[in-house]
Amino acid sequence: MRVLVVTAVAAERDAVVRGAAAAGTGPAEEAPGRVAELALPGYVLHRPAPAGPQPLVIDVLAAGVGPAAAAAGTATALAAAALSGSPYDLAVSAGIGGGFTATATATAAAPGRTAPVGSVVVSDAIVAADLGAETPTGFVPVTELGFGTVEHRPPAALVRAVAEAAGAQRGDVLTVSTVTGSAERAAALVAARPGALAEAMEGFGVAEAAAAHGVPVLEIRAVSNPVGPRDRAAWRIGDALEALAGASAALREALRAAPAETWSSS
Ligand SMILES: O=C(O)c1cccc(C(=O)CC[C@H]2O[C@@H](n3cnc4c(=O)[nH]cnc43)[C@H](O)[C@@H]2O)c1
Repeated sequence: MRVLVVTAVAAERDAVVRGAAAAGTGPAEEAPGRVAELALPGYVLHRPAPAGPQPLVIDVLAAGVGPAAAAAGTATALAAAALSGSPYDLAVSAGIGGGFTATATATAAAPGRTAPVGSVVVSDAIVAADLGAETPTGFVPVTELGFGTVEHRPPAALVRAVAEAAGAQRGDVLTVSTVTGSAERAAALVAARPGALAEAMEGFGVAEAAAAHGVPVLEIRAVSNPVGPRDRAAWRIGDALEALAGASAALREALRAAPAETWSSS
């Protein structure tokens, strides 16, 4: 199986590589730290040594911050792989993100479901939360304007397997182009999408590129900060990167235990 993991920045990529290389038993553990760097036009893929009897190749790409950068990098890697005759079986958007807190979810259908700093969320749905138009009566998503899509759904069986392996919650992960900076905006996002547990800036870009290539998609977010009023002192980026490495090890184990045939149609 061949998996493309797309992060925004190098620190996230390195955490994913560290986790993916450390999982399970096999050649990667016999040669820890062996990471190949593969050049693509405009990008570099990092590939920890494949391990196990049925090789699982995990390529990790730091494509930049925001949905457009994520889509460009993902599309480039997916196209290069397809043209080389070894297409990817799965694309994963992975990184740190904001977690919705009790304040934001107080008005939600399932109040109390929150994503604390240091926890991990695996996406039930990858949602473009601000793709649409402001109107006198409020925000209208592009789908209601007659365009495109605002949501991609990962295979449910894969979501369950990865969340269980990672000790993560399952929930909707919102993609925003502007980091939320107020309690009011956080509450509005959860009111519009009651299943939301986390927000970040790349998932929908990865998902759009994956959909164009007919490749299943997943998003994994390790929570570095609460979504809401800006408070840089509350960020725990180091803790979130450690959680991301742990989730990447779990991803690798889950994929070894559940090959694509078991989840690709779920
Ligand atoms: O300046 C701020 O107040 C601020 C607050 C949170 C995050 C940022 C970033 O610029 C990080 C962007 C980067 O990290 C992901 N990320 C992490 N936390 C969040 C968040 O709460 N909302 C959206 N994105 C977040 C994101 O995917 C980017 O890759 C600045």
